[in-house]
Amino acid sequence: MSFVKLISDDFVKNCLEWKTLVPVIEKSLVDISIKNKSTIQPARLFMDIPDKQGLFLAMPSYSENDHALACKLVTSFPQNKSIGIPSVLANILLFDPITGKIKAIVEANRITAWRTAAASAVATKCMHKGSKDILAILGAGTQAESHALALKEMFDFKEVRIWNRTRERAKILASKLPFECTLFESNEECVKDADVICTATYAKEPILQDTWVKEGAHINAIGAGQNHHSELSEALYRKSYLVVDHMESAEKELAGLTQMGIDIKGEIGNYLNSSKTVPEDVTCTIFHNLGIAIEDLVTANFIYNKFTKGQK
Ligand SMILES: NC(=O)C1=CN([C@@H]2O[C@H](COP(=O)(O)OP(=O)(O)OC[C@H]3O[C@@H](n4cnc5c(N)ncnc54)[C@H](OP(=O)(O)O)[C@@H]3O)[C@@H](O)[C@H]2O)C=CC1
Ligand SMILES: O=C(O)C1=NCCCC1
Repeated sequence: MSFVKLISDDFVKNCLEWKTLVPVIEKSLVDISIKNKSTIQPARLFMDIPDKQGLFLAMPSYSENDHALACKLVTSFPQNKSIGIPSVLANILLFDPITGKIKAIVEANRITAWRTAAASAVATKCMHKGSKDILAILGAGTQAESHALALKEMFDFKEVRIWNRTRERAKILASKLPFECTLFESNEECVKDADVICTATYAKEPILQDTWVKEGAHINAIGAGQNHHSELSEALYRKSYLVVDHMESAEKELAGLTQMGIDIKGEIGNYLNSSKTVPEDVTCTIFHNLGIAIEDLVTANFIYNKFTKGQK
């Protein structure tokens, strides 16, 4: 008799390191941009739970190259933080791609935090050719932490700045990070002269205005409340060169932007494999990091292989 393997976040913790994860995520972003049947990822199911401001997402994907079939089920309940539970809770179900039989459930809170930050790191490397001295993070939750860690590790910023709505939480994040950070009272001051900015909040109104951002800066927009494009001002979108992780998902989840006439230039995978290039004269670049299923599949598959190897 065979049982479904349960792989805990603690096991995941011991497997993940940026230098191995980042290339795995980079490859998955390229694979998904090549539209053929060997990698399949439909736009995800995105269900609002209105009275709780919650979300329930189902994210299936298939990769022939990785010999993997997966579905992440993830919820996002911003009020959880007040009762000491993470806002974003995720599990990835892995299936045998030949028979469809379930083989593992991988706890994926950490995977979600890390694969998202790895994608932002990959996009930053690809889209931003300028200096990388100052990193500004808006937000101080789980995603803010993983983004600070990944981007500092990848680019060795001289200064890492944090602004958060609740300063106390920014202090807590700064005390957890293994490098010095500068805390800011004002989001405007925090992003001034920053080379790279990450927005990782549930803000429903813009927390980043076009006039605050220096020319040539790169922005990773991560926040995904019930409206995905609420962290950045409309004017900032209008003056920037906007790239996403997955066009089909963006057509649904960023419909508000396209309805305003804001053009999405392409998928990051197109730029990673040089089938497209970011023009040199752009004012700012934005990577809209929606978060995609194929990133979860490759990460969970990587963890699963380590887990089963350890059992032999
Ligand atoms: N793109 C992707 O793949 C993923 C995106 N996400 C999204 O990233 C965002 C952060 O998630 P996560 O870090 O896990 O969540 P956390 O709950 O850990 O952190 C939430 C952060 O958002 C801030 N915040 C909440 N409401 C507001 C507001 N109205 N204005 C300004 N700041 C606010 C909080 O500040 P305070 O401390 O003051 O409460 C805190 O800094 C969410 O939108 C989530 O949906 C998450 C996972 C994957
Ligand atoms: O990709 C994910 O995982 C998520 N995306 C947006 C909302 C929370 C989880």
